[in-house]
Amino acid sequence: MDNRDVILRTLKETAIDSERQSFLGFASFLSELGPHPFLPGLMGVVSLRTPLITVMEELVHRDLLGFLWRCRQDTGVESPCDITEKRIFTMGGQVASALEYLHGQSCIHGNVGARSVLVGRDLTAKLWGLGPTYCKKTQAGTPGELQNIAMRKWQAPEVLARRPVSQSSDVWSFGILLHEIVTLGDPPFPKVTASDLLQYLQRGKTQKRPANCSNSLFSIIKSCGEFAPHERPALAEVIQKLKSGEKSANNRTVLRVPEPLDIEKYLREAGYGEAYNYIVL
Ligand SMILES: Nc1ncnc2c1ncn2[C@@H]1O[C@H](COP(=O)(O)OP(=O)(O)OP(=O)(O)O)[C@@H](O)[C@H]1O
Repeated sequence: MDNRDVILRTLKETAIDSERQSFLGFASFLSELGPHPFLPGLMGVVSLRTPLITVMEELVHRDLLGFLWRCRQDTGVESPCDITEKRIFTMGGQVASALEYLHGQSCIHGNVGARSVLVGRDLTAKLWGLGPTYCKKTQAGTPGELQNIAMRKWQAPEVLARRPVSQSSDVWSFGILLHEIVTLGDPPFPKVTASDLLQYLQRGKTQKRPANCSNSLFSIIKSCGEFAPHERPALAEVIQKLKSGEKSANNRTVLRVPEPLDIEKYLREAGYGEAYNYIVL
C-alpha cells in the first residue's frame, strides 16, 4: 500500500434512492474510466453499507482557480505559488492529456475551466469536474444543453447556440482555461455579459492577448478559440504545441497581479448567478 493522502466523498445517510444510485453510478463511471496520470486517482469505494464513500487521491492545493488567486501576490511567507510561463505549458499539457484520454473513451467533458482542475503538492494539474461528463454519458442530453447556467463564459459558441456539441467544444473551453492560467484567474470576457457573449462571438470578436502572454502561448489560445469547431486543432496537436512551447518557455519570471482579487467583481464579470457561492480559502 502506498501512503497517499486521500479525501473521502460521502453520501449523507438521509439520501434518497435516486441520490444513492447517482452516487454509486458516478463512482462506477470513475472506476470504468480507469487510472490516468492526470486524472485524480480513485482509491476505493464503500458501496455495501452506509455511509457510501468514494476514496479519492487528495490534491493538496485543491482547485486551480483558487490556487491561481492565491498566486496573485507574493505574500512573503514560503509558498509554492510560482507560476511561470513554463509552468503554464506544463500544466496545460497535463490537462490536455487527461482531456484527450477522456475523448478516447467517447466522453465530452463539458466543464473545462480552472475550477475543474485540481493541483497537487508538486503542482501537477489533474482534470476533475467530471459531474457533467457523467450526466451526459448517462442521460440522453439535448445537443448543446448547458448543465449549469453559470458556465456560459467557458462554453463554445455552438453550446451557447444550442447546436450540436463535440469534443471540439472542450477544445474551446481548454483555450479559456489557458487564458485563466496566464491571467492568474481573471474571468473570461470580463467586459461582455454572459447573455451577450454569443452575439459578441458571432461578430468575430475574441479575447485580447493578456500582458503576460507570450506569442507561442497566445497562438495556442487563439487556435482553440476559432469560432467554427472544425477549425480548432485536435488535442494531439495542442499537446504537441504545448510540449514544444514548454522547451523554450521562460522559467524565471514569476507571474504576479498587483491588485488583490475582488471576488464580487469576479463573480459579476464571470457571469455567475447570485446564488453561486465561491470562497477563497
Ligand atoms: N481530490 C481532491 N483533492 C483536493 N481537493 C478536492 C478534491 N476533490 C475536490 N476537492 C475540492 O472540493 C471542491 C468541490 O469538489 P467537487 O468534487 O464537488 O468538484 P466539482 O469540480 O464541483 O465537481 P463536479 O462538477 O463533478 O460537481 C473542489 O473545487 C476542490 O476545491
